[in-house]
Amino acid sequence: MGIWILNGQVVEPASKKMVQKHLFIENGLIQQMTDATESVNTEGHEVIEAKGKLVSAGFIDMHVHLREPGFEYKETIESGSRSAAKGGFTTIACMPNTRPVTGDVETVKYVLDKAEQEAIVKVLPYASITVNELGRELTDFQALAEAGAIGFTDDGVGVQNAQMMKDAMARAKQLNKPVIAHCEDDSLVTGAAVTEGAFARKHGLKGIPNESEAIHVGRDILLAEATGVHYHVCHVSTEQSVRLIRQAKQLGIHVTAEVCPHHLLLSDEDIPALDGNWKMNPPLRTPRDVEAMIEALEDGTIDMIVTDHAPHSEEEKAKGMALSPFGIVGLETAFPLLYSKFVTTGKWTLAFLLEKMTAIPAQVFGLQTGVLEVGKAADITLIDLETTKAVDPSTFLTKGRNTPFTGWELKGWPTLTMVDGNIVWAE
Ligand SMILES: NC(=O)N[C@@H](CC(=O)O)C(=O)O
Ligand SMILES: [Zn+2]
Repeated sequence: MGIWILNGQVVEPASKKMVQKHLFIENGLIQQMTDATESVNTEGHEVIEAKGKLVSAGFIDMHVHLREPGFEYKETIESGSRSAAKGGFTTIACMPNTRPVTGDVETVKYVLDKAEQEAIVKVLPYASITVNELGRELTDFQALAEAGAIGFTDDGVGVQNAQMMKDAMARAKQLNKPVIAHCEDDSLVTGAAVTEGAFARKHGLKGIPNESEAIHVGRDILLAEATGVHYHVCHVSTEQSVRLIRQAKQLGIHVTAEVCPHHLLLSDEDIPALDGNWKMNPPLRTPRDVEAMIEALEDGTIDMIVTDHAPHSEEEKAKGMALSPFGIVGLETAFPLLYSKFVTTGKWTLAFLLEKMTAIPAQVFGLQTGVLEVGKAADITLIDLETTKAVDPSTFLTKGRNTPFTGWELKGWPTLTMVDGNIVWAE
């Protein structure tokens, strides 16, 4: 038995126009896409009526913290994957800052086994660059790649030593794997929780300077040029980083970059109080940086959108701005936020937003998904573009409740998610 998705709105890749289509799915693949004016024989198949809904390739998020093993009270592979499905994501890449750190073959295999048994979306693990993310000794890249790691990152911390980063890039290049960098120079970060800017001044707080991110971006671009590796910059947040990435791309250096919804939508001036739900790393920057993020995404300097979904417990986040851990959840609000704030306002086309969350991440990381095309895996998301609903953390499937977007009235809520032709989540 196959599945017919009837009368959905599909954005055509070539024309970028919305067209009404019927999709037929069988054996995990998209078998047919026909114009909705044509009549189709659905006999013997399951039918999903998608009239008025957007039918998109499932979203891809290349920066997610699933917390397992070790921090199951914050999130598990199972709960994180359910949160992803509810947010319309069908593929997520998970960060290695677990306990133990995902930096040995056994832990990579553990993550993959757990994902196989319990995840309802596709989970792609990254492995750490250094043992325990301590920056002292490289991990065994070849063994980790053979075990299934899709790239290398010490996300959560920057690799402080330039020679260590250069060696990592040289090894990754040999294996044809990317290095994904959390850019942060510890000598410029002094225990601060917010950016240097208006909020820090108002509260008499030390700030995290923009250079602490950009100095690593600059260093790593030079190292990527020297080694030829694919270098991907995590959660870009500063005007200076954008400037460096733009120049590197012009020079033909193999650099790609990602930005998070919160860095496109919020600045330090929006932070209402010393509240842990507004604390993440990198921090919310100045309005000028936010403008630079939007412009960089628009001109292609930044390639894709990721959530940096970083769940923490309510107890941890209740410790406030100074003492709570960095991070906010993101999987269940990403699309509605960006659709409501950039597409319904006419600033972006729907096609533009979708490609930053589907086709481009797939292309950059060589994934066989991210497009609605006959013959491709049926990783599909249906979205209601009309109904307005407020962000309500009590309805989240993630274990995290740590979001600054509570109460935001948004449109663009996913209603059904399919992975390899199986309905994994529906409203
Ligand atoms: N982004 C965050 O604020 N926190 C992340 C780490 C990271 O992505 O740097 C986390 O693991 O909690
Ligand atoms: Zn990070």
